[in-house]
Amino acid sequence: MSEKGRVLPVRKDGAFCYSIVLEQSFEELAEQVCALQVEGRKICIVTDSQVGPLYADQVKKELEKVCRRVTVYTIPAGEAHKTLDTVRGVYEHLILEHFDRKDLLAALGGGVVGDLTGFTAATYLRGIGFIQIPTTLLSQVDSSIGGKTGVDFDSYKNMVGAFHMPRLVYMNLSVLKTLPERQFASGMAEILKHGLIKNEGYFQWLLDEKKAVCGLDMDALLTMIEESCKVKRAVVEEDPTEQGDRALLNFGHTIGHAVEKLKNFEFLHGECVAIGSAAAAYLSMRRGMITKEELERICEGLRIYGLPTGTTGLDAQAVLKTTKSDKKMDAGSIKFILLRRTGDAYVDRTVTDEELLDAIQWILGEKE
Ligand SMILES: NC(=O)c1ccc[n+]([C@@H]2O[C@H](COP(=O)([O-])OP(=O)(O)OC[C@H]3O[C@@H](n4cnc5c(N)ncnc54)[C@H](O)[C@@H]3O)[C@@H](O)[C@H]2O)c1
Ligand SMILES: O=C(O)C(=O)C[C@@H](O)[C@H](O)[C@H](O)COP(=O)(O)O
Ligand SMILES: [Zn+2]
Repeated sequence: MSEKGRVLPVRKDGAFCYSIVLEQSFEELAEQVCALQVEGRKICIVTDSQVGPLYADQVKKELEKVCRRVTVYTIPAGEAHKTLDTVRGVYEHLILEHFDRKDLLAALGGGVVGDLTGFTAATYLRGIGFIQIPTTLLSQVDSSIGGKTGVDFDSYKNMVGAFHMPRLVYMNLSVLKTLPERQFASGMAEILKHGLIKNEGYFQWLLDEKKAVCGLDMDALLTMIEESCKVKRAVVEEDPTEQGDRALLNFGHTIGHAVEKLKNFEFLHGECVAIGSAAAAYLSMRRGMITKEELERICEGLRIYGLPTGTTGLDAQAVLKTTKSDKKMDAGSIKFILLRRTGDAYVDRTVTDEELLDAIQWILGEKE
């Protein structure tokens, strides 16, 4: 491990499952992969059309130090390609290259590549191993950890998927230097979510350190990414397959996923999570759990990081209908994540259609 790196072990059912490695280059990747005992195995790097040209060669060179053969399969970038059709292309490549059960996949990219590659690994030959090499802020703090894999189906978010744990999560923080600003902000939505659901002090730190974070100060980034990985790790260790409190990570997502679908993926995932977070905070205020001032502080926190807290051009009834078609229905009632207070979220099953509509109209600017 290099001087500046960090390793966070993740446990499942009490036993070591995989490591989350935070580094500032790809130089330690070969050593980390070697520890997985993959000598003699093939590995396919799945990447996208924007990340591949930037980082696939470096990663391939590292993996060639430890694997028998390294192939690269490139998918088109963007949420619109997180589909079964794209998975089919990866299967075809693996069959052509004679990948067997002990060979591996490596997801090099953001959450789209990570979710899709993880799902391919979960289903090819009934399941092979995969590693996550996340390159967006969002994928480093959220999607690469916890084994939720899947694809969208008819624009319904993550409708087809599986829980399949990675064997390693290796992130090189310096790749954030090439990440477009809007994508960086999208990742901040999930990071702010971590503060809102679990740690008020962390949320305040994010408000205070905005300049250092957005200036890509490496110490600030390392502190923030490590803290967020720890929040996510704690939740997924406790409840790996979302039988209970893992649903807290869905704060902002219930309405957020509906906006994402209805806007035809024109908005980024984090932008929709920000809008959904504002709606969930508004509902928490409406129920008297947080004050109006606290609601404003939360929305301001989202806005200073360049995130939206509302939108226009959608029909409130359509948002309500789509919200109820996300995966969060449970025996006819909706699982909705509310704030008891900032830094303390809970799963509520009593939110009514009237309350949902009220919050939706609020984010659509149809009421004060
Ligand atoms: N599995 C989970 O637990 C989980 C958690 C959160 C989000 N998600 C999913 O993740 C997806 C969103 O992921 P995302 O925000 O990473 O989007 P993304 O994967 O679409 O990546 C965003 C864009 O940035 C580009 N990019 C990536 N890294 C780059 C870099 N270092 N430099 C320059 N360009 C780079 C990509 O090519 C892409 O165009 C959504 O599908 C969401 O549903 C999953
Ligand atoms: O890891 C989780 O659990 C999450 O909910 C993290 C979310 O940020 C992520 O967007 C996840 O993919 C949403 O899950 P879904 O089951 O609602 O599709
Ligand atoms: Zn998310």
